[in-house]
Amino acid sequence: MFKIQTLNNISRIGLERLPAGQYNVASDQTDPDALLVRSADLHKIEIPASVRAIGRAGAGTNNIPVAEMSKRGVPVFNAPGANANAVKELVLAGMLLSSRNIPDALAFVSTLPEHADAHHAMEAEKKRFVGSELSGKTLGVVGLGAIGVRVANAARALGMRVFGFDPHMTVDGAWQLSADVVKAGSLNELYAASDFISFHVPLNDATRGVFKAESLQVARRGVVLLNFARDGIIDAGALKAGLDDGTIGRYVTDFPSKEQAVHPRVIGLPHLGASTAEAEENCAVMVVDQLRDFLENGNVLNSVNFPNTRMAREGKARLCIANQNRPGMIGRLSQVLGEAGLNIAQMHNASRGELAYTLVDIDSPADAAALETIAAVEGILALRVV
Ligand SMILES: NC(=O)c1ccc[n+]([C@@H]2O[C@H](COP(=O)([O-])OP(=O)(O)OC[C@H]3O[C@@H](n4cnc5c(N)ncnc54)[C@H](O)[C@@H]3O)[C@@H](O)[C@H]2O)c1
Ligand SMILES: O=C(O)CC[C@@H](O)C(=O)O
Repeated sequence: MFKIQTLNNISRIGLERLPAGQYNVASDQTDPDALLVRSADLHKIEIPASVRAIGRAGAGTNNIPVAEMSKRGVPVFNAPGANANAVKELVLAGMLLSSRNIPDALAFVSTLPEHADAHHAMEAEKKRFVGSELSGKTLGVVGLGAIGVRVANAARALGMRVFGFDPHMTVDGAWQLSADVVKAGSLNELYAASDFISFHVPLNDATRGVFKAESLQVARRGVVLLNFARDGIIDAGALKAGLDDGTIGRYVTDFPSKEQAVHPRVIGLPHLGASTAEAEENCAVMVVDQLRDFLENGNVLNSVNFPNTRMAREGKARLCIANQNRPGMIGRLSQVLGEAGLNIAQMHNASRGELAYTLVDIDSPADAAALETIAAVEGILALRVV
């Protein structure tokens, strides 16, 4: 029986893919085999030594200590693209909320009961909320992954001119991107050209403060910034300065700080990008399926720290070995298996950065002593038999 601990609400449709006879799923568990999370901050808790895998029902993994998990030989899975459409739709809503002054107009409408002649008040005051159209405006998209590509293509369909910047874009992403999207040579080129700038990058050391004080010098006056990626992508000091002096016309964000939440130029939402029934289900189904295949077969798909590794089952048992990626590991493993009298039916090894992962199907079950000897090989981070 595998024990899965859920640290957030995970879509029931996803959880139903874990058979009750084989999986015990609960928010409270002792010695769980795996954790299932959405935005729970795992940097703030001690992750039990029993944990063999972590599943993130979403895209961003900055709430998970991925580097520490790699050292423990624990894969972290996510659900790439599974909530991208939901975020794209909210970004489009964000552009419209800002361009048509919708929050201010809604606030005014809520005061109508105070007016003797509501119809007259409406017609008299509507000039305060005159907006502008998206068609013909320029959008800059920073990060052309699952969300950025969709946002760029949707903006093109609305008649916008689109600049994109992503030095690490994948070939698949490039295939999906509208050919009309202009490749910006630098962030500053994109900032200088854009009426709207939408950020779709993961939060890491390279992207923290990707819009900063110097960016204000090149940005168009009145630019609308949309941040549905993470708090921290836009430097807080630069943002405040830009909002206060009007360089930034609006800041539409899924991550408002307390100060930003009450700023008249900020449109804040409570991290709603992926909060649709469809996205929650897509993410849960994808990550649960990946977690199950790892726990039951050792296969790896869509991990952010392990290489994709898949092998059809053969033999009597499978060893799943995470090890440091250094010369001689496979040779040493084969030697130890041979000395333990274990014949290899088939084997697959893949590496990613400093970590390597090996699946070994063996023709006879391994006893406890043999497993102990294998686990003791220098450089082995984790060993499981499935
Ligand atoms: N608001 C929400 O609810 C919500 C939902 C999903 C994702 N997100 C956030 O959005 C981020 C992006 O999601 P995604 O699904 O598009 O991820 P993704 O991995 O498909 O795309 C990220 C893109 O950013 C690019 N990138 C990385 N560093 C860059 C840099 N320095 N400059 C320019 N581009 C860079 C990558 O090459 C990649 O193409 C996630 O990491 C997450 O933080 C938020
Ligand atoms: O789970 C959520 O609601 C948010 C997920 C989102 O931030 C992500 O990175 O996928």
